[in-house]
Amino acid sequence: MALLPVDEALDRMLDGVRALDSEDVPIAAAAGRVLASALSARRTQPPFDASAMDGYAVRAADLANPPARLRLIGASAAGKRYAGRLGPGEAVRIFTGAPMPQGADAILIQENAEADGDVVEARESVEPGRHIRRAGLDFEQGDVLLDAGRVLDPAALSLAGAAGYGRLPVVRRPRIAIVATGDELVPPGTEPGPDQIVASNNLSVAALARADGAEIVDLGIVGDDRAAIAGAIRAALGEAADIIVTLGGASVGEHDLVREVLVGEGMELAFWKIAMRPGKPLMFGRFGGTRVLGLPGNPVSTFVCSHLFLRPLVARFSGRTYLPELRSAILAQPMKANDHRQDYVRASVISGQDGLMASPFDVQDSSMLSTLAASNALIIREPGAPASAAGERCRVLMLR
Ligand SMILES: Nc1nc2c(c(=O)[nH]1)N[C@H]1C(S)=C(S)[C@@H](COP(=O)(O)OP(=O)(O)OC[C@H]3O[C@@H](n4cnc5c(N)ncnc54)[C@H](O)[C@@H]3O)O[C@H]1N2
Ligand code: MOO
Repeated sequence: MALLPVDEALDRMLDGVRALDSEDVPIAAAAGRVLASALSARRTQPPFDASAMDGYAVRAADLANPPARLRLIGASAAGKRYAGRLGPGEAVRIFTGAPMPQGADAILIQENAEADGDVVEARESVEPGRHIRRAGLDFEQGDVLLDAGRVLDPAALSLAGAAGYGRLPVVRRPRIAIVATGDELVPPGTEPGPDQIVASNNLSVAALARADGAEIVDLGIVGDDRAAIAGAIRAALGEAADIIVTLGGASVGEHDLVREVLVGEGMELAFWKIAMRPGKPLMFGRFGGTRVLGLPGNPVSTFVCSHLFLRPLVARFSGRTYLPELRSAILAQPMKANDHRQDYVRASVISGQDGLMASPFDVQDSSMLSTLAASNALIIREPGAPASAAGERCRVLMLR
């Protein structure tokens, strides 16, 4: 089977994937969620003309030739307006956010005034309208404030609250079931037996997907055994997973049973084997609406494939757009010509005088988590890219 180019694999994976259903959640619990429908303002903000400063509400005409003496007739505070009307020669003490009294057309800030009992002396003139926030300056009832697909970041959340919402319609979190396969694996924190290692991939996949807003059902480890793998797949389907991620067993060895078992359980295989390094044996398929990502077991392959495939899939199910953080950097070291696979090279990227500088790590074995943890970026080498000299530009995918 010919290897599938990365972009084509991505297109095919996302084909037909749409935002999940909407659910209503209390606004305080909606941080980081994705809006399922556009939000329009339920109220006008500010709801009244308001003072933007602490000082005195005045009629600008009274202050045309400063100094001017005004008679203090009351106060307007945020939350308690002055009920009366201001006439010629009068002033009302006012505070930031308080409603403008009727008859006033400007604010004299208190730094430019001297108060003594019920007399205020204005030392400066003011323009009509000065320091007044007009009703509706921020938004008017009915204005569309946030679009569907908007991530409820702190500013968006605060805006939705100010606009009158106590609950928000958000896209349901995608549910991801993770199944690790391999006789050699034991859970983190337990002592491996002879010939065994710790299953570390569940941790990176779960952490990445959770940070992207997914809900994780970690089904742990199953051995290289058809019945055990089939049981875990049934359990994942029983959990109503939107995405099943299998780890390991994706390649061609006798113990690589995952694809065969999935197909035996009724999965429609969409593609297998991508023109990329690491991650060549990646597999994708479907059980109806449930998508299956079969990730290669090498820890770096799992990680790179999660970045390149799982993140966009989670985003698409969540109703938002995924924008990988791609940058241009200058190579700090030469790089060899590439073969036919798109290469993702672990690298350290730092800010230099002429922009970002990328240093690839010398050893790129796809089992090595130590270099992965030391990397903050992947240099992307196109299939067939010629050798590059130090100082040439390269494209990097930032990881953190
Ligand atoms: N003859 C060939 N051999 C291999 C090929 C190939 O094309 N022809 N591809 C290689 C590539 S590339 C990769 S990547 C690996 C992927 O193989 P599998 O997906 O079948 O992964 P496993 O064999 O199960 O494991 C590989 C490696 O990773 C460790 N592993 C597995 N799961 C976990 C986990 N959850 N946490 C930590 N480490 C894990 C496992 O112990 C192995 O060391 O195949 C190459 N071989
Ligand atoms: O492509 Mo495999 O993913 O390196 O070691």
